[in-house]
Amino acid sequence: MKSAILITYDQEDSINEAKGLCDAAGYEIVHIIQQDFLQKPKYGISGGVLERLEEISEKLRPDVIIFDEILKPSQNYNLASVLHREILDREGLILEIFESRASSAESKLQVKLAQLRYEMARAKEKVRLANMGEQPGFMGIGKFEVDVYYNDIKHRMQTIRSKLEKAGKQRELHRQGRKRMGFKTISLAGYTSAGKTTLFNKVTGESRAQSKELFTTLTTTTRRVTIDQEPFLIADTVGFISKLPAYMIDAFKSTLEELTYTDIIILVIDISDSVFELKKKFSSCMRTLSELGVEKDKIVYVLNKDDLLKQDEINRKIDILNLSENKKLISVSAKTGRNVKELKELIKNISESHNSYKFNKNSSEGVKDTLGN
Ligand SMILES: Nc1nc2c(ncn2[C@@H]2O[C@H](COP(=O)(O)OP(=O)(O)OP(=O)(O)O)[C@@H](O)[C@H]2O)c(=O)[nH]1
Ligand SMILES: [Mg+2]
Repeated sequence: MKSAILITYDQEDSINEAKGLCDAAGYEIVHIIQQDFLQKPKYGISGGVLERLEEISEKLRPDVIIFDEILKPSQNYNLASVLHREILDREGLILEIFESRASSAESKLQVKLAQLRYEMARAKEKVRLANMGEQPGFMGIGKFEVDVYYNDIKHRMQTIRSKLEKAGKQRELHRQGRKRMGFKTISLAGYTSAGKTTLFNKVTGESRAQSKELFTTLTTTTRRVTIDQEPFLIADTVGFISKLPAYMIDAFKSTLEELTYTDIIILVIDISDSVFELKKKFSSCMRTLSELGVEKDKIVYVLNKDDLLKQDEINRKIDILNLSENKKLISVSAKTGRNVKELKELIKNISESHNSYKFNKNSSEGVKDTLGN
């Protein structure tokens, strides 16, 4: 196992999440430095903290230093030149996890695209620095090589994009096929580790990998499930995380795109999280869904892991999330199966109300709806 010094925020949830990410990427943390603020211009941290870090790093000799914030390429370079270690920022870390998890051809392409974008941002900075003549041979490359490198990245990204486009078209065909067959579709969405796969397994009788580690699922799986004789297709998706840069969401778009076409979205929320985490993750999920263009009234809020809490605590958290008036809300335990049957009934009812809703609408509006999407 590779070793790491972790620099993160001075808040319990940030520490836990950062630890989870390090764990998922296979790093053993040998020391943690906590700071209120990690966005100082030159190094992200202050000069004093850098000195301390230098000492600790000399002593512990970790393989990498993990910086739980997004670093500018110049900050990364500055840190690396003082510390003489590889510096991995939050984006780089998430990319490593994605790379190790990607199993399908499509998710591998998506990860590759995200990695190239990450490199691209850095290449731009290299070009800028080389042009300014400020740092000739920045990171060992001259201006000409930087241009070649930059164009090469661009070219590789184009190739991957066109492959992903093909995969997207394939998905589109599948989607149309399902529609023709009259299947309603359900997608599970939510923050990483909320329990989407566990719930998916419970509902479908599958045994897909579920674990404490973050980002267990990277590829969307779809299964057929019959609820009260009506066939549905249910899809498990990649988890969300906060501070995931837009381009990463973009790279996974064709997977997440399923969410915009789906009839019902089950937003899985880990209700056992602390209030602070709960609020942060919930707003991060809602933001991502809205960025993807998901209609709010398609969302069913599923409060998972209710086996870990008492009812009044659950009610309190429902209030905090402003969901007490929401009728599309249910608390379940994917682990014990509590309320899973009721969840299925809720889905069935919602689906039926959608049917009657469509039936009641006149046809011209129906056409407008399809074009609008
Ligand atoms: N106590 C309890 N634990 C649960 C429940 N549902 C899931 N878990 C646990 O939560 C962890 C994460 O579950 P997953 O199903 O892998 O989560 P996920 O949302 O699919 O995560 P990613 O694929 O990483 O996005 C696992 O350790 C599960 O055993 C539940 O209802 N109760
Ligand atoms: Mg999963």
